[in-house]
Amino acid sequence: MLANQPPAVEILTPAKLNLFLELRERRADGFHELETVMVAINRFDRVRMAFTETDDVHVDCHWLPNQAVVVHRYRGAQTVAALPSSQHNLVTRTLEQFRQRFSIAKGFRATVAKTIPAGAGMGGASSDAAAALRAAAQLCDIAPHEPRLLQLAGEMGSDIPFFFGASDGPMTAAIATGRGEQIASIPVGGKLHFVVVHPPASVSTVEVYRRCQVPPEPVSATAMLAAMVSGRAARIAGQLLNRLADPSRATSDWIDRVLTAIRRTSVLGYQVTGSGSACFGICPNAATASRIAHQLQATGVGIAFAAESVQIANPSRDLGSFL
Ligand SMILES: C[C@@](CO)(OP(=O)(O)O)[C@H](O)COP(=O)(O)OP(=O)(O)OC[C@H]1O[C@@H](n2ccc(N)nc2=O)[C@H](O)[C@@H]1O
Ligand SMILES: Nc1ncnc2c1ncn2[C@@H]1O[C@H](COP(=O)(O)OP(=O)(O)O)[C@@H](O)[C@H]1O
Repeated sequence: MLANQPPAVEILTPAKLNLFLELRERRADGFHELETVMVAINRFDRVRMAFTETDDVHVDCHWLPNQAVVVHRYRGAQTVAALPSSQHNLVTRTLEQFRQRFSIAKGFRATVAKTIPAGAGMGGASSDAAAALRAAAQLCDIAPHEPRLLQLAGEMGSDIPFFFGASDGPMTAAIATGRGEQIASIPVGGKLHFVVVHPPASVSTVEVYRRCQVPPEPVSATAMLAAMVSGRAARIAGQLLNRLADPSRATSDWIDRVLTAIRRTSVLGYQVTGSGSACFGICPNAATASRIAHQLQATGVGIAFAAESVQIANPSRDLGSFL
């Protein structure tokens, strides 16, 4: 970095899979009380940010070339999956709120280089917003576990606190309650291996929640938590649940095609992640996940890749990046 260049912060921020998601009740504010177990996986967006002398926030959000090529080829020659412009980007809205909340006079310029599929239930927008908050805190010398930061994270999106990280150390997985903004880290008993398939269709989270039904007797996350602590993939496979899977499948017939293809493989278990459209299978090891990813890529139901659990470095210890 040149001597007179303003400081810049670069953070790699992961995607997530929901291994368990149960709805407990519909709230008066229109949100749903839920219990969900989320795990971070090694599919990253890269957020790079610096101050500007202007009085505004500008965000450039684009696909990393390899991901853009894959999306382009998959959707034919016409389009590449659209990403929101700066004014409609969750990163912009989050940074604008940050400047107001902490009375920051300077502006921010951020570039978001993406590989996390959008509208896939993998938390891409939430992850980018969490990384931008962490970068802004570092640029402004604000302690990362400052309570107002986590408060702002939860206000900007139910999944953002998960990606913002736990204040008591690195985290791989968490149980999230409330809207999803109350998180508690889970001590996972080992690395987890997955195959993820993202069809050429994105799903609206709002639409899926609009269609969802709270069950009369919600399932408890207790057995999934015990399975996660054991770290045994076969045990976790037996506890996979997503109460949003049915409403998600109703919004796009691509999801049933993906689930049918995954069902025909030797994964230990499989499910839709979040509100969809991506689905995942849990595998016993990395080699099996890689083999099944190639098998699924050949079926033409979507972009298939192997993934494994990763740590979200906690903001108080590592504000820098995964680099
Ligand atoms: C479904 C999940 C599962 O992890 O993730 P994605 O599939 O989006 O990745 C999350 O609940 C999505 O979290 P997030 O995308 O941050 O949701 P928000 O922006 O807070 O809310 C978007 C909309 O989803 C609905 N919503 C969200 C969370 C919740 N507990 N109940 C809801 O009903 C509401 O209609 C809300 O207006
Ligand atoms: N930084 C961002 N990256 C991707 N999508 C974004 C971003 N900011 C806003 N969006 C909008 O949020 C929607 C949901 O994005 P994302 O969170 O990645 O999907 P999901 O909620 O299914 O996990 C996208 O379809 C897009 O319209």
